[in-house]
Amino acid sequence: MRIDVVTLFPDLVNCVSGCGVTGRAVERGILDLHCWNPRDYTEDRHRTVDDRPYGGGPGMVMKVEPLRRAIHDARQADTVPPLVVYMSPQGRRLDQDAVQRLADLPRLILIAGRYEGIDERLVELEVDEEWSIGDYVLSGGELAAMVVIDACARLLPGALGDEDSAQQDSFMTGLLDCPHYTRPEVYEGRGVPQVLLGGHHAEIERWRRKQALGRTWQRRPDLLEHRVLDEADQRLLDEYRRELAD
Ligand SMILES: Cc1cccc(C(=O)NCC2(NC(=O)c3cccc4nocc34)CCCC2)c1
Repeated sequence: MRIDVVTLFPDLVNCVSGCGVTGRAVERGILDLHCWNPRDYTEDRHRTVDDRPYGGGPGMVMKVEPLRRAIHDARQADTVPPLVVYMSPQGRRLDQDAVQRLADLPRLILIAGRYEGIDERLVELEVDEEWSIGDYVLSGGELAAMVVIDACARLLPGALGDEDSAQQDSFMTGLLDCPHYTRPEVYEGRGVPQVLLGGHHAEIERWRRKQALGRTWQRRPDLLEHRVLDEADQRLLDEYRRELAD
């Protein structure tokens, strides 16, 4: 998969290719990552990428032309046609299903805004979709782009070794994760649930599923709203709720 990022801070975005799953994906050639800086596409002495907003008001707006030229070069860098995504607070909320869809594409161009945002004509002329990572104020779209890069990279074939794929599987079920424990067995008087020490795999799987269902019901009931639990899961959740009541 190829991802091109249009950003004023390529050094920030390129950090993903330096470590972890994303770093390995780039190293293995599973993910091809390139950054394009609009500042390299300015023609004035001051390399101006922003200007004052029409209508007045605080802050600055990213100019169309430098962005447009950067996107043009990004598009031309590969023959594969890209989906152009503007990471934006006005975008649809990213979730695992959306990430899976993006990760299945051969190519993405991600645009990261700065200042108060980008000139709307750029969105009209170049952007296919707008996506948001959440409802809070950020200084730029780069961290959002890096979230997309990380979440997509994990889904690319060969990116995860067996040791990493467990977490993937748990969230792929649309549930929250179960609690995790490792040595020491007792820490400040707090032990580990006995079932995890017994080595009885079926019992351990049952306990983990029950915890995932129970925690999802308690903390994120919205994730269960559109979900019909099968009989086994319903029974586990009932058991979890009964144990809470005890
Ligand atoms: C709730 C709200 C309302 C109004 C503005 C902002 C805000 O944060 N504006 C600043 C910018 N925010 C983002 O880019 C951004 C922010 C959050 C999630 C995102 N997912 O993708 C990109 C995202 C836009 C231009 C420069 C950064 C946030």
